[in-house]
Amino acid sequence: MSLEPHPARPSVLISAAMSVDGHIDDAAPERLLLSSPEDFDRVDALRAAYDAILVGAGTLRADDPRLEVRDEARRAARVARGLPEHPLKVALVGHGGLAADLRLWQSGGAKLVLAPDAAVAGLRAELGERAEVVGTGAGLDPARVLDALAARGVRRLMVEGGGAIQSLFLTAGLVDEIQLALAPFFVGDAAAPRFAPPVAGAVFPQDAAHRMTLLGAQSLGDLVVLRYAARRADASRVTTADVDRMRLAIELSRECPASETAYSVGAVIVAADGTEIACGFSREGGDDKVHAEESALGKIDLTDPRLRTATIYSTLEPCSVRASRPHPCAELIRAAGIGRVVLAWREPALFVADCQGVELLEQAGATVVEIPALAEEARAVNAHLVSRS
Ligand SMILES: Nc1nc(O)c(N)c(N[C@@H]2O[C@H](COP(=O)(O)O)[C@@H](O)[C@H]2O)n1
Repeated sequence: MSLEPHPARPSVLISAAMSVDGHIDDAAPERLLLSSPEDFDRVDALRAAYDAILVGAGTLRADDPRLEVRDEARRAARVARGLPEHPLKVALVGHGGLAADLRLWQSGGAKLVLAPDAAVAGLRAELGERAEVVGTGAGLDPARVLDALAARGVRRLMVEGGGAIQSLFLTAGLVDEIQLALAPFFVGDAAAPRFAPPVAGAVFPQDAAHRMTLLGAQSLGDLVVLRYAARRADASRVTTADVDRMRLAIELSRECPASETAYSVGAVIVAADGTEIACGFSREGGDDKVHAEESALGKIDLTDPRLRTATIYSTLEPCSVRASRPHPCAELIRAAGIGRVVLAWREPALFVADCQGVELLEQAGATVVEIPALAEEARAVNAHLVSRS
């Protein structure tokens, strides 16, 4: 079991052009040109500065892009910097059925297709040598996509579309910057695809209460290019939902069989969409050694892709050393891939002199958030022990 941090996820730029009525294409089969020649050149310069360019299957089929750096001097400059001529070309697809004559396959540079695990074998058979195919777990979790790219050395990712892919990364709070070219015309068709369309059950962290920061506005002929710092979901902030879930964990801690030698702790693991994955409490199920976090983690499928973006709520700081088990809870949490830990109460020096659970988790790359306002409630469940410390 390792506490190594995961390689840093790449920074993410969404680059798009839209009409003044918010469409990124029209409903006709041919590609609608929104950008001007000057703007296409700006995008080419951007491509040359990135390690990878990503599009979804819809864009691949509708626009049939090559995803190349077109300008020869820019390609030469990349090579002089020790980079491949073109950034890695990445397609995010839900299933197979990618035409063999797509221009992407005929163009230069390495290609990577990311798809749910269930589609990988079929895509490998379909694509052969045209592209490497890698699984992203049960679905298309954008955090796992970034982890897969980070593992291939990608530090800067440019997402070119389409709308569903824009929304996928934006609502996950994984976008650093948006560059949006505004084309001076209307599409005027409700059937035409729009920029970052709504996604059922997902919210954009860049809402009216959390406005993005304007980084610049550039006139390019009759277009204007807007640059915004997109708001990443702030994992270190305590939300109302965090408080509700910690209260649930405190309720669970009241279920613990009484003990004079161990704390009563409750834990809940929650997916990014708010779904509860598992919960547990100390000494659950007649095991007088099991910890709350350990019990909850023991109920999950460790291949569940939701774990990467899940939060574990524990009423007490996860333990850093154990006498009765080989792995402390801080280690089990990171081994499960959970990156956000919310706790109510730091462990006092009663059973161990200096619990290092928070430090261990942070060293391993997790975001640890405390809710001091609930510490007293979590502690009160253990009042019979704490009065001794
Ligand atoms: N986080 C947490 N949950 C529980 O349910 C607990 N009982 C504890 N206790 C702490 O875990 C460490 C020792 O574990 P062992 O008794 O050796 O298995 C120590 O830090 C206890 O205070 N923690």
